[in-house]
Parts: sequence; structure tokens; C-alpha cells
Amino acid sequence: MKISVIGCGYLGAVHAASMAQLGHDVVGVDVDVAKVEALASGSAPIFEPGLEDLLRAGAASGRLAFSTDAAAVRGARVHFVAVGTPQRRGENAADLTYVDAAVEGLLPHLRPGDLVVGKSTVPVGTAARLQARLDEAGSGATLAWNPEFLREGFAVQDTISPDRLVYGVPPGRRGEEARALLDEVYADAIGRDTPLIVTDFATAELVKVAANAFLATKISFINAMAEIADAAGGDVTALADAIGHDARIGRRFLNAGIGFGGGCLPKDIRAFAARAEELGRGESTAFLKEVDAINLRRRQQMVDMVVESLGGVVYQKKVAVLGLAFKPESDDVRDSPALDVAVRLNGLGAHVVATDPAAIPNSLRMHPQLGFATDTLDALRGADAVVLVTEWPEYRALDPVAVGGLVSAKLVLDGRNVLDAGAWRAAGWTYRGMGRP
Ligand SMILES: NC(=O)c1ccc[n+]([C@@H]2O[C@H](COP(=O)([O-])OP(=O)(O)OC[C@H]3O[C@@H](n4cnc5c(N)ncnc54)[C@H](O)[C@@H]3O)[C@@H](O)[C@H]2O)c1
Ligand SMILES: O=c1ccn([C@@H]2O[C@H](COP(=O)(O)OP(=O)(O)O[C@H]3O[C@H](CO)[C@@H](O)[C@H](O)[C@H]3O)[C@@H](O)[C@H]2O)c(=O)[nH]1
Repeated sequence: MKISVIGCGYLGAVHAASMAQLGHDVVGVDVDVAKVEALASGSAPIFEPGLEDLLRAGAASGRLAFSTDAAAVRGARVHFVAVGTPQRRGENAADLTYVDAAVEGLLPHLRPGDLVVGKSTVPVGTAARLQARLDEAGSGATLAWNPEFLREGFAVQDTISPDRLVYGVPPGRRGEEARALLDEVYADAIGRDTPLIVTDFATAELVKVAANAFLATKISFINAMAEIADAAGGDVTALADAIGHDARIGRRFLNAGIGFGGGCLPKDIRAFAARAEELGRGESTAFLKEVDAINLRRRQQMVDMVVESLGGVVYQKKVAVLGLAFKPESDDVRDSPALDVAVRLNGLGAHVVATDPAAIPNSLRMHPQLGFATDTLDALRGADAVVLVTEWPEYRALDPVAVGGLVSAKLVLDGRNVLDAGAWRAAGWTYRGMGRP
């Protein structure tokens, strides 16, 4: 099947490369010349395990190409729209400018019977509006909504072997044809009996934001428990283990710390709440404002803990910040709690030296005022406090005895609750986690 993918950022690049790996002929289109050049030469513009291998294999097989020319989509039967839907500046709602531009850009090149498939995360109601636009323009094309659930860091695996597929399709014969084309695209996953939910546009759009709202709520729930544990002298990690054994609750996404960030969860819960308000159902998502508020205050609580641990003054103290990416195995610093903590400490006059295995270039572009060290040991040398904010495996594996000799003061603040408190204390460190004694 010939497929086009409009927008080759995190989602689109992985989707295009994975579809080629699954045997389809794929062209990826993006307006960003540098991105297209990088992708076409087999180099991934983002840190994503396995992506470069797929880009090279796709180029070698001749099944994967990239272009900045919208006309390159001609001849494709299925067109995936994977452009960004960021938060509107100064507002909570999603900015649909790029989605609208992508569809307008497709219109001159569509043939009757083509399928336009939305992959971006959008406010409910967008798909119906876009189908109306395709009809009004006389394109003869059908729209489907096929939300994406990939996690950064596992994006290739999640795309090739998704844990479920959701198709939002129009009613009647058009919907059946859309489903048949999507089944062909996803023949590999369908052949492995991947759960498939075929539904209407609104449900498909809502599934995506509901999933992210649930995940965000789970994290803020455990962070609220961490606040109580801190006040009462409990241990949130043991609490999470204990409640997580209940299969109805489950242990995953119950890791307390400085909270969630990234290009999805924060903006998606805000856009969902904004859309619910437009629909006159603001009260139904009012809890998401609390989820957001809990999440954002965790960052300041971490900063306060650093200040307090340093005796109330961080000015000119050397603080080693371990981690900048919003999570390990990623170079993404969009709404990163780790980078935010580093910036806040720097704003208080601390001499921040931040390190990260992948996210220094992206952080440097946004916050050149921070100090950076590519080598973890250089970051630690002479530090008055060590602050772990992204739980990369190399930071979890640090030997408290060995690194104890490098720092000025053996003070470690664990913003992800991943270090072995007993081992660090035994090596003479003052250890403080978030919601654990
Ligand atoms: N990143 C993820 O893990 C992930 C997972 C699931 C869903 N999503 C959703 O997927 C969408 C894309 O997210 P992302 O993280 O890949 O964003 P991104 O910002 O990394 O990529 C968006 C890309 O679209 C391109 N673009 C913008 N307008 C265009 C146009 N008119 N024609 C062609 N290209 C255009 C941009 O140049 C950019 O490369 C969002 O709606 C996001 O919520 C993302
Ligand atoms: O117990 C936990 C789990 C995660 N996080 C944080 O939550 C954020 C998001 O993590 P994760 O969900 O793994 O990252 P994303 O790659 O942004 O993936 C989310 O957002 C994507 C885009 O919508 C969806 O496709 C995925 O299903 C959804 O998990 C990160 O900052 C994590 O550090 C915690 O603080 N505690």
C-alpha cells in the first residue's frame, strides 16, 4: 500500500519509518527542510532508540522517502496527518493551525476514494469538521481518526506492535471502506489479534485524551499521596507498591517525584479541559485542573527542598543537576520538569551544572544561561548538592562511595525516588527523596 505521512516530528517520523518496515511504500512530508534532509539521509532528528535503523533500512529498500513538497503525496491511497497540536500561546486550548494547514495542503492532491487519517491528538469535534471540509471541497476522500498511543523511548516498538488499535470512522459504506483500508495498513498487527476498537469520530478522539488524562491523574494522585507521606512521615514508595498489588489499581504510573512533563500529558489535559468547557461540561474535567496544579507544584517543592537542605541559601552554591529530559531514553525537553527545576535553581542564583546523556543540545538552545557538563563526573565535581531529576539508568547506577569523593558536600536530593536511600546513607550521604523518609 502506498502511504503518505504529513508531519514528520516525533510521531510522524516513527510512523513513516515503521510503516515502511511493515512493507508499505511511504513518503513522509514535512515543512521543515532540515528535518527532511536529516530523515532522508538516515539520521534521526530526535533521540529515539531503533529509529535510525529503520530509516536506513527504509532508504535501502527504496520503500521510504521524505520530501518538503506537498505534491509528493500524489499516488498514495492513505494519508496520515501527524502534525503538531501544541497548546495555544497564553491559552489552554489546542492550536489546530497545523492540522488545518496539513489538510488544506492535501486537498489539491487527493483522489476520490483516498483516505485521510488523523493521528494527531485533537479536541473532540475536529474529525467531523475536517470530513465536512473534505466534502465541501469535493475531494471524494474519506476521513478516519486513528489516535496514536506510542511512548517516547519505546516509539518504534509501540508503533510496530501496538497494544490496541482505534479507528474512528464515518457511518455507513464510507466507514466500511475506511476500515478495510486501515486493516490493510495494519495487517501485521491485525494478524496478531491486536485488540481493535472501531467506533465513531468523537469516541476515537476522546479515547486518546481520556487515556492521557487517566495517566496524568494517576501520577498526580501518587504525588498527592507523597505530599501527605512527607507531612505524616510515611513512605510513598512502599505505599505505591502496596496499593499497586491490587490488580484493579496496578503499580505502573505510580512513581512519585517531580511529576510529569513532555509534549503530550501536560498540553493534552489542558486542551481536554478547555474543550469540555466549550461543550458546557467544564465541571466534568474540573479535576484535571487539580491534576495539573499538583503536578506543577512538585517542581517548586523540589526546589524548596534543595534550598532548605542548603541552609536556606543557594546563591553561588554549586548544584549538580542529573537529568534534563522529561523522562529517560529521550532528548525531549518540552515542558520538562527536570529542566524546569534546573532553571528555577539557576534563577535563585545557584551555580547549576546540569548533565544529561541526550538532552543537553535541546536544553542549551532554550536555556543558554545554565551551566552544562557532558560528563556526569564533571557535573558532580565540587557540588554542594546533587539533584537527580531524570532517572536515566546511569544515574540510578551511580556508586555513592565512589562519587562521594568528588563532591564538596554529600547531599543528594532524589526527585524521582529511584536511589537506594540505605546505600547512599551508609556511604555518608544525606539523602532526601520526595515522600519517603
Ligand atoms: N510525541 C509523541 O510521543 C506523541 C504520541 C502520540 C500522539 N502525539 C500527537 O501527535 C502530534 C504530533 O506530535 P509530535 O510530538 O510528533 O510533534 P512535533 O512537533 O515533533 O512534530 C510535528 C511536525 O509537523 C510538522 N508540520 C507542521 N505543519 C506542517 C504542515 N502543514 N505540513 C507538513 N508538516 C508540518 C512540523 O514541522 C513538525 O516536524 C501531536 O498532536 C501530539 O499530541 C504525539
Ligand atoms: O509513574 C510515573 C510515570 C511517568 N511519570 C512522568 O510522566 C511523564 C510522561 O511519561 P510517559 O507517559 O511515559 O511519556 P510520553 O512519551 O509523553 O507518553 C505519553 O504521552 C503520549 C503522547 O500522547 C502517549 O501516546 C503515551 O501513551 C503516554 O504515555 C514523564 O515526565 C515521566 O517522568 C511520572 O512522573 N511517574
